[in-house]
Amino acid sequence: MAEILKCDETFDHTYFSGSSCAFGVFDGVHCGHRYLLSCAQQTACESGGASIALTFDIDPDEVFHPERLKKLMTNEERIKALSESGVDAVVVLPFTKRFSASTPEEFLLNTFNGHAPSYLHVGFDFRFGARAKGTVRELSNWAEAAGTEVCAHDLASADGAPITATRIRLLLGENDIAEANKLLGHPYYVVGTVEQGRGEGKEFGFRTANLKVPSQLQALGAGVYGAYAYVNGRRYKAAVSVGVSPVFEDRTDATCEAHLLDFEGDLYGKPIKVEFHHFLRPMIKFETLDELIATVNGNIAWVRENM
Ligand SMILES: Cc1cc2nc3c(=O)[nH]c(=O)nc-3n(C[C@H](O)[C@H](O)[C@H](O)COP(=O)(O)O)c2cc1C
Ligand SMILES: Nc1ncnc2c1ncn2[C@@H]1O[C@H](COP(=O)(O)OP(=O)(O)OP(=O)(O)O)[C@@H](O)[C@H]1O
Repeated sequence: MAEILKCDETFDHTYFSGSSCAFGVFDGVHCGHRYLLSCAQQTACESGGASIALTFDIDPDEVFHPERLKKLMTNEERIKALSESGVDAVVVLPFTKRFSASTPEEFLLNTFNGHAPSYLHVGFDFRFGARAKGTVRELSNWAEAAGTEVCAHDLASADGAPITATRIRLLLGENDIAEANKLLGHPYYVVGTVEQGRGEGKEFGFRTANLKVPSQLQALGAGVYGAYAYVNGRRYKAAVSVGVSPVFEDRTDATCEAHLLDFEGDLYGKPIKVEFHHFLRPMIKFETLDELIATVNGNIAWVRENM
């Protein structure tokens, strides 16, 4: 696992000298991001410097577009995934208001502080600095004097289109978990603490662990999914409903209800990770409880047999 270094007052900027940096937010740490990170590893290997994932502590959209944010990961998960991607270090820039208001030139000056990397890898459409005014052109102007080689890459593609976090968010919103997982290169998941539900699931014959997913992480469209749930390091098959149950419309907050197969015990207050694999069906507004119970039992049986 790579070192995680915060680029604050205590950070030694000489760390950048001779390095190969891949620069971006990297929400999802998807296959396109992994391609860019592997390019940084490649030039680091050739030049003998360190390979670095250079990123921000928070997603800048949390500051600029909080209302439409549907992140693929929390910031902590994103930084951890970057640290496990094969690079030598993750350098985390604090995304303060002041920092974000700086011009592209100020941004580069403050970030590298006179110790520019040997290679800087970005996608050709990469933008940075105040109002995202900095492009590969500004980077290249700065890089010449700084002695950095800017490597602006074509975006890695799948099925004829670039792999981007935006594309993956759209797929998730349309319930296409299989395609989203393919582009992510890993299963989409959410992590949360189990909260008290209404306890009705027990009466219906299937207990459910209710997870509250913050709205900014609700990228997955409403529906029923085949999933794996991880509790205390153990994996369980799970049938999971995402979204508000239309039968119980007064409940507006439950965003993820997981029935773990063959699990006995109390989950309240425990952290669980739910990894989504198959879309089974949309949410249904059932006329009767019997219909709801029969359909959910059918979903549970499918998960038991097919996962
Ligand atoms: C696999 C699964 C599928 C579900 N599908 C639906 C559905 O289509 N429509 C609906 O209104 N509720 C659906 N539910 C929600 C149940 O109605 C809910 O789990 C039940 O009310 C128990 O809630 P409680 O745990 O808060 O007591 C589903 C739940 C699970 C676990
Ligand atoms: N498919 C890809 N192939 C190569 N590089 C990529 C790809 N997608 C993004 N990048 C680059 O990776 C870095 C991080 O990108 P960024 O976090 O903006 O990801 P993104 O997937 O394009 O997100 P969004 O869709 O939200 O804009 C940037 O330098 C970006 O240009």
